[in-house]
Amino acid sequence: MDTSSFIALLYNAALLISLGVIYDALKLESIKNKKIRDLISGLLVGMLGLAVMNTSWELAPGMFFDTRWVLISLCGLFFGLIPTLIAGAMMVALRLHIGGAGILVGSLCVIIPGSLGYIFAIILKRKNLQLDWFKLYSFGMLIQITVLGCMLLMPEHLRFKVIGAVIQPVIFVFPVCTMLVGLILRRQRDRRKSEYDLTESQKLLNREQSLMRGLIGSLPDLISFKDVQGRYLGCNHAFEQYVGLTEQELKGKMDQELKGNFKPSDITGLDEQEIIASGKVYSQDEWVVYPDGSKVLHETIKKTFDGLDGTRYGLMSVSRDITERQSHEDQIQRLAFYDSLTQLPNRRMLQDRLQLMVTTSSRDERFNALFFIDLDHFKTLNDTKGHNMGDQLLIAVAARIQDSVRGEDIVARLGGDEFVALISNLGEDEATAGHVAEKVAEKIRLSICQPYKLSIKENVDANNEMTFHCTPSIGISLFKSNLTSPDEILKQADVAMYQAKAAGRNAIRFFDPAMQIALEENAAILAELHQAIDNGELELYYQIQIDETKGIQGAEVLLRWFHPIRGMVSPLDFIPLAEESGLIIPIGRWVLESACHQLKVWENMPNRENWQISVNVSALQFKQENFVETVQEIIVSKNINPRGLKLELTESMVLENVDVIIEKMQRLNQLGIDFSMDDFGTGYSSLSCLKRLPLKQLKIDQSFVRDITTDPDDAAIVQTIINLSRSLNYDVIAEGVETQEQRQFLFNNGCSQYQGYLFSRPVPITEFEELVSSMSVNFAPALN
Ligand SMILES: Nc1nc2c(ncn2[C@@H]2O[C@H](COP(=O)(O)O[C@H]3[C@@H](O)[C@H](n4cnc5c(=O)[nH]c(N)nc54)O[C@@H]3COP(=O)(O)O)[C@@H](O)[C@H]2O)c(=O)[nH]1
Repeated sequence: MDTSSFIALLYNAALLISLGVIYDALKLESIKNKKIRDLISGLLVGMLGLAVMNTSWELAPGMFFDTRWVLISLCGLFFGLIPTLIAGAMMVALRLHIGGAGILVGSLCVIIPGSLGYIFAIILKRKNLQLDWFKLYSFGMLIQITVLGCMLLMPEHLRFKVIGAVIQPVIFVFPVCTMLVGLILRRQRDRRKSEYDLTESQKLLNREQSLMRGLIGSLPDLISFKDVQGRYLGCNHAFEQYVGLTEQELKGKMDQELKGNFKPSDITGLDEQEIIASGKVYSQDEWVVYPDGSKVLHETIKKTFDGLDGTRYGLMSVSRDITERQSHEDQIQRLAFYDSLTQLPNRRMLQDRLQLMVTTSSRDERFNALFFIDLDHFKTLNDTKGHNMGDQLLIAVAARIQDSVRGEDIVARLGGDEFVALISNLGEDEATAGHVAEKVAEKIRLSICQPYKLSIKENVDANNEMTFHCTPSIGISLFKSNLTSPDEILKQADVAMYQAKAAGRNAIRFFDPAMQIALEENAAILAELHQAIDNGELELYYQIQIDETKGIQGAEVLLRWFHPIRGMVSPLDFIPLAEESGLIIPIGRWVLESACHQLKVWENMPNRENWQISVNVSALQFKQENFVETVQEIIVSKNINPRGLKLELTESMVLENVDVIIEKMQRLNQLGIDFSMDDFGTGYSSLSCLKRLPLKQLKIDQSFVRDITTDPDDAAIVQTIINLSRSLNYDVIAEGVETQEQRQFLFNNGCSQYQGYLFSRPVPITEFEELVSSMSVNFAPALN
């Protein structure tokens, strides 16, 4: 190789190396449009190729040797298809233009290496292989061998001369050259890629940061960040408002420096240092005061935040206003577990506590007591004075029971006038526990018995307050182990309460199994009563009603139940049960139908057309919305004269919803039906109310008649009732007349109508007919 050839090759090598430098300097990677980037890259490589080919070594006429295949193969390897095609086309065009003997080989030495470079790049990409120095060297060697192969296509006389002249640089220098230039290009490519990745990540980071800031900023929660020393690093808008400082003003400050206009958290700096040290998440609910003075319940969560390398950067704090949520939760809790009138725990809460007590007491062997407290005659107060006063009484009673027990005892309201007190830890000895329980119950009883001042809101004319007296009946169940279930304990105390009622009310009783048996008996009676009408076990008895001057007036029908096993069951035993269960509705209808049936019979008999049958109507029956229609329907179906029907109501029935009751009575009155006020004198009816009722008759209760001749008080009451009925223009009848003396007294005082054993007990209709026949049709007065 002569000097000029050597210089030409050096020049070639310099051009090759300049490829990397120029490409890098032009920053072609920054061109976004790939087509333009490929075009420029192709032109750049193409021009370098032309420069390389212009400084070639002429081996023989028309035979040029340079580094074009090194350049184009690297172009294929690094720059892709389009730049390789452009550069390749430019180089081939030049070679064709130069012409000479090496025109074919010179062109192939561009086309084949360029293609191999591109194919090599695809293989590397597909196999995900790194382009290291060895692969580059091997690639260079492959290109050189291919080029030597192409040289075999030269004219025979030149072939070996040329190969012999170039084989040394081709085999030893060019692969190394390919490797070195390739390494430069790879390094630049890798650096560009890292720069690109970095820029992209930076953009992504910026985007995410602004998203996060936007998000955190718009959150209503108070969010702040501190470094590990406790200095604020930043906060959101809500926190700015809370502390009254902008984020910029806050940055670098510590809690102590915040002018005392707020207290960010009950978690002190010391605690925060602990959180930072432990790295644990800290959460607590706390009341905080806002700068405007409002108190807000915060749910605060504090958590450390660390760098990717694990370095602790600081503490972030998120506080959420949960005042409303807490108040809803409290409200739900109150509604679910507390009685809205008295604010005492309700039945559900009591059952929970009782269950807990039963489970714990089984472990510690101590006795507890459950008091079932029921107010005596509460219904009467409610019915006569209205619900408002009833409610006032219940609230006052609740407070008194609560005041009579210890703080750890539980007082609950089950509903209506039923209260329960759960007294715990009464000791391990049953007798002592019983004694203590009785003392507590007595304290409650005495406290409830104290007079109450209830305000009369409805009546503006009257004194605004009324003194009311009330007594309780208290049943006690002692328990200590989970052998007895909560339901059983409640039931036992309930039974004991009934015992207290049975003992005359205003009393305390401990649970007695005998009482429970009686209650179970009642339940059995009720179950059988359901079948009584269908089984034909009910019968009406008739008790004659007589007028001293006018003779027989008719009869009161009184119900009897003939049970196949129990025999005759007294209405006193089954009517209250029927009323409680609602069974009185079908039974009452049956009584009315039977009475009307008998009236029809009497209508067709001589001298009985004016007789009336008095029928007892229970409160529940009369309250039925369709009661008037029911009576009318029976009258029509039995085809009777309604004048024969007299309905007996009690005082307590007419005192509730007076206007509705009067309206109902008037409608029945218009049908021709009369009303008698039963058990008169035992209720609370006021004169003003009584005057408004469309009554035909007052019936003096037998309790006053019984001692009428011996008890001046009863005598006075009876005289007053008779005078009252006269002044109100009502008839008056006395029931329970058993002796001639009673009859005489009544007659002397102006009451000439009677009902009682003196004339007849209630009897079946056949006996009643015999009785009537045995009496004179025009009843002869027996008085002398
Ligand atoms: N809603 C309905 N209630 C009814 C019906 N039938 C009866 N009853 C009510 O049951 C209660 C008890 O009734 P009873 O045992 O029949 O007692 C009545 C009479 O037998 C009794 N009486 C009558 N005269 C005398 C007497 O001279 N001495 C005496 N010791 N007792 C006597 O009094 C009861 C009269 O009841 P009343 O006139 O209704 O107050 C009772 O409350 C009945 O109302 C029914 O069909 N429906």
